[in-house]
Amino acid sequence: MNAIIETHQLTIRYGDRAIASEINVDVPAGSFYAILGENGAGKTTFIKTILGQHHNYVGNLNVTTKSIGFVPQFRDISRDYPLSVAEFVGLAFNSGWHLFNNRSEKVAIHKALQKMDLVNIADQRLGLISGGQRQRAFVAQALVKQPELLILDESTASLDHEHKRQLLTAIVRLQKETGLTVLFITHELTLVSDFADGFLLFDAGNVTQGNAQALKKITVDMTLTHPENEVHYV
Ligand SMILES: Nc1ncnc2c1ncn2[C@@H]1O[C@H](COP(=O)(O)OP(=O)(O)OP(=O)(O)O)[C@@H](O)[C@H]1O
Repeated sequence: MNAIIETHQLTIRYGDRAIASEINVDVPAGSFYAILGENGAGKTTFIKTILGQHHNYVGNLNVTTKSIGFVPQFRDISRDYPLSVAEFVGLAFNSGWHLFNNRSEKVAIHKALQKMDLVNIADQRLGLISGGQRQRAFVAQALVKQPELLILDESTASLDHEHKRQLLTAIVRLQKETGLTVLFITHELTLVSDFADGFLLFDAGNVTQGNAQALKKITVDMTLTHPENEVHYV
C-alpha cells in the first residue's frame, strides 16, 4: 500500500538538541495509526513537522498530501462562547470572525456535521453542549474541507469511557468508508489498541513502528507491568 507519510533518517531538533533521531517510518494511506510516547517524547513536534510548522530537521520527510485536518490538544471554549456548532464548523472556511458561508461551503458544513452526528444540535451554542459533543464538533471542523489526512492530538483525553469509544468508532467508520488516513496521538493504549492498524512509538529519542498485533502485545505488557494505570507509562 502507498505511504502517505514516509521518513528516511529524519532527525527533528529544537536548536541543536535532537528531539527524535533517525526516524524511518512509513504510514500507509488509509490506515489508522496511534502515535504513542511519554510526555515530552516528541509526538507534537513530529506532527508539527508533518504540518509544515516545524522546519528544524535533517533527513527526508515525504508527506504525499497537503490536505490535512488537524484537531489540536487544547481549545478553550467557555460557556459564553457565542458561535453555534454549525458556525464553529464553518470557521474552517474563514479567517477571523467572518461568518458568511456560500452555498457549497454550507453543503460541506452539513456533511461534516452529519459525519460526526451533530445535525440535531447544529444550531446550539458550542459553549453549552456536552464535552463529548464539543469534541465531535472539533473533529467536524477539521473534516469540513474533506482532508486526506486527519490528525488528532489527545482528542479523547477529557471524555468518559463511553464517549471515548463513540468518538473513535465514528472516526474509524469514516476512515474505512472514505479512505481517510488518521493519526491519533494518545496515552490511552487499551482504548486505541482496539481501533488502530498500527503505531509509532516515541521513546527516548527513538521512534519505532509496529502493526496492530504488536500494539496489542505492548498493551498487554504495559497493563501487566503497570496495572494501576495504563495511561502514564506510554
Ligand atoms: N518551542 C520549543 N522550544 C524548545 N523545546 C521545545 C519546544 N517545544 C517543545 N520542546 C521540547 O521538545 C520535546 C518534545 O516536546 P513535544 O511537545 O513534541 O512532546 P510530546 O510527546 O508531544 O509531549 P506531550 O505528550 O506532553 O504532549 C520536549 O522535551 C519539549 O520540552
